[in-house]
Amino acid sequence: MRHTMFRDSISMFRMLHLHPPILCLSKSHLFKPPSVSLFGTHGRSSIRGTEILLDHVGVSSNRNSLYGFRTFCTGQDLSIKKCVPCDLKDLRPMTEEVANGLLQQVAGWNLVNEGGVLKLNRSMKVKSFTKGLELFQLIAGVAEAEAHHPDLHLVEWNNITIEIWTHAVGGLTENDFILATKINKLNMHHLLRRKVTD
Ligand SMILES: C[C@H](O)[C@H](O)[C@H]1CNC2=NC(N)=NC(=O)C2=N1
Repeated sequence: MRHTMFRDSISMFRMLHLHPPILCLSKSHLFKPPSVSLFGTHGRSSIRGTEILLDHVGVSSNRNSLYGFRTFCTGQDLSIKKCVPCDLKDLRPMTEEVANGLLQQVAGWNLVNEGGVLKLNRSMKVKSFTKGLELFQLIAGVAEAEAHHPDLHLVEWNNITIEIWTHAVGGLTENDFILATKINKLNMHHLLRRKVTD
């Protein structure tokens, strides 16, 4: 008898009546798929099904955390992701190595280690004090939409520093990179001081 072969992973998902995931899946999605249950009638997870999903989304293996995929995913466009709630029990801070990898995706941001707590920060000069407050308003819109909030500093009238980290875990999670990406996408050029060479 001829076996049906999956031409690619998309065909495989279709055969299994699954929607191929386009976003990084959170654990809750994995354990409660919307279209089909990968689990038995008693709610036990099918390792095979979970493996398929994990494999498809290209989940990083962070052996230090129980659910590494909650904390970060790689190879995905951060700007189309949403922050997950920070109070989840399985949320873990990422390692410095992973953070350095993700840093490539957020231009202008630096990685800092403050007393063992990894944070992201970005500094910029604004045209005036009030333009600085305008920028804060723009950032506040993104932060509220994501329910993830940066520390905002405006010092000496026109120096802004944005600091992001996940307080709940005492370090960085993918949420911080998602927020940084979305802040970078804000139209803020009219608020920023042109680069001057002193
Ligand atoms: C319940 C809610 O998700 C948390 O209190 C959020 C709010 N915003 C947050 N923002 C940041 N940057 N870190 C957090 O840990 C955090 N926690």
